Amino acid sequence: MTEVDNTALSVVIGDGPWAQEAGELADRLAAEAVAGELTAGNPTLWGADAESEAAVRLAWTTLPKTSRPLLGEIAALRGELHAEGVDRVVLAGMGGSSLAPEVITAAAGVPLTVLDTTDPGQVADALAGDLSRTVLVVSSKSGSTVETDSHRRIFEHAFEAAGIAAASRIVVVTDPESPLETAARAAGYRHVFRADPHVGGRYSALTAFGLVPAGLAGADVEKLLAEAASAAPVLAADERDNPALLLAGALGAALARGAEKVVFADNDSGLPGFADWAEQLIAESTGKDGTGLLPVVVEGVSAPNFVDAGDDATTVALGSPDAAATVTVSGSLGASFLLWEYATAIAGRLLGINPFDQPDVEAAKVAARSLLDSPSGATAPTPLLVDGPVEAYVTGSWRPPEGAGLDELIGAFVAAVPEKGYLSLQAYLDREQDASAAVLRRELARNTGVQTTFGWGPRFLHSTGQYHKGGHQNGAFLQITGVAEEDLPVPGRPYSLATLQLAQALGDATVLADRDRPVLRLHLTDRLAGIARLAQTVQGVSR
Ligand SMILES: O=P(O)(O)OC[C@H]1O[C@H](O)[C@H](O)[C@@H](O)[C@@H]1O
Repeated sequence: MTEVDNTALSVVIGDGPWAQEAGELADRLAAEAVAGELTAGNPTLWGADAESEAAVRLAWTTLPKTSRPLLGEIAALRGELHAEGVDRVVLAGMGGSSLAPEVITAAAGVPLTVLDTTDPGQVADALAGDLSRTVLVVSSKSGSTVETDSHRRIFEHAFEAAGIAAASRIVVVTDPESPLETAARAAGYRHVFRADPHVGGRYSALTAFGLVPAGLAGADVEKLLAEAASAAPVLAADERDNPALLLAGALGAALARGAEKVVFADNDSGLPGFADWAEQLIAESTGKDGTGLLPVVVEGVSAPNFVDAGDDATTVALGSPDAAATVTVSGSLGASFLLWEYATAIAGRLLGINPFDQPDVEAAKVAARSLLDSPSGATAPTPLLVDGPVEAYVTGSWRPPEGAGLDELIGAFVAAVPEKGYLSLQAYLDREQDASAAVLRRELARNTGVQTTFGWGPRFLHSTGQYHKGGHQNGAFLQITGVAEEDLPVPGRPYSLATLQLAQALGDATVLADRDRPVLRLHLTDRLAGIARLAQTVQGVSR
């Protein structure tokens, strides 16, 4: 057993040759002074190709100190808003602009409504809250993300329609001089927080992107920075007992042995949703150039894919140890953010990739945009089959057997997953109202033994989307879309949310099919009945 423990953090890995290799890698990283060089901002650690990007992406190591001036600004704004009776916080932001505040507020037990969806019903539910008490935080590093821009337009319109001065209720977090900053200044929005442009989205938990929405919602963000500050010297140390070096060594050694999946299970960590944050960090940072680590987030340590993980997977328990876990990681939230950032960036060096770019994310955005620009392209073709509330469509070259019914279709699709590949379930639905769709992951994993990921679309496009297109090409992609009972127009844009949502699903399907991956789309003409039908069908699927 190799163990690194200090007051803030603990990383424990199991026994055996793999663990020995992980320890040797940690020793090598310490000898190469990688942690110290990273903390000092050395951009050459990932090779010449990554150097120019790394040069403007390393400011996150010092955030526990450099973010402190934000605390007063956030507290002052919260105080002003509360004095006006505004105490409900809605956050519009995708990927790195919402995953951290979601975890911070969940851990603190304070409410935050997160909009990282194009589902009209889910957005309508957020609009149905008490607008007279609502502030909308619009977070986007680039300032040009279509989902976030749509939410801003919809809320601005809704505030005005409710007789509320929209500008006084919109707070922006963005990089200096982004299109969003320009729009915010022009409209006179309440407050613009300029984020540190030398930190990438998925490393931005301790910047304004994490702190502003969480702090406005009432989380103790000063404590969060203090937790990170207490871990910072440990993580910067070029010593074998630096937990980030051991964790990076473990990930690197596992991948070298063919364990390309990292299966995460929460085990009383006290940090609900942390794995969803780590999922984006790891998938987008490493999933490129045909390699990488695929995070598989499961329901708990007794879930399928964790208890029965094969040699293509490393099991990570967050919180307490478990017999089925090969790695156990625990620590405070602030320290954990920094630990995983260090470990992922350093694992990137071991993998020989640039952990700061996301070269394949754009392709799906371009495909969705072109469908929106030529609406006829977004018209659904004739379904392959109709089974009650479920219609099936395929994109690309994969085809089920002629005349297959729904059960046979799903069975054939699962059979198309290559040996040691994975199945990716992607639900472009309402993650509140259609939450039961998530149960399909566990059932498919249990019945097939195939490593199975689950993501809400389009949220996952900003998380595991990079890996699916850029990482190991051994996935099969099962999309679930659904009829929208109500739709919402996007003010000032020629499309509605439902049109955008479908274009995102179809656009990503095209990009995956272009990479020769099997893609099946199941469209629910009645969402609840459709989910129930699928739940019943997957019971009979095996492999
Ligand atoms: O913050 P934004 O610029 O709106 O970007 C939101 C997300 O967009 C893209 O999908 C990137 O791949 C993510 O890393 C990023 O977090």
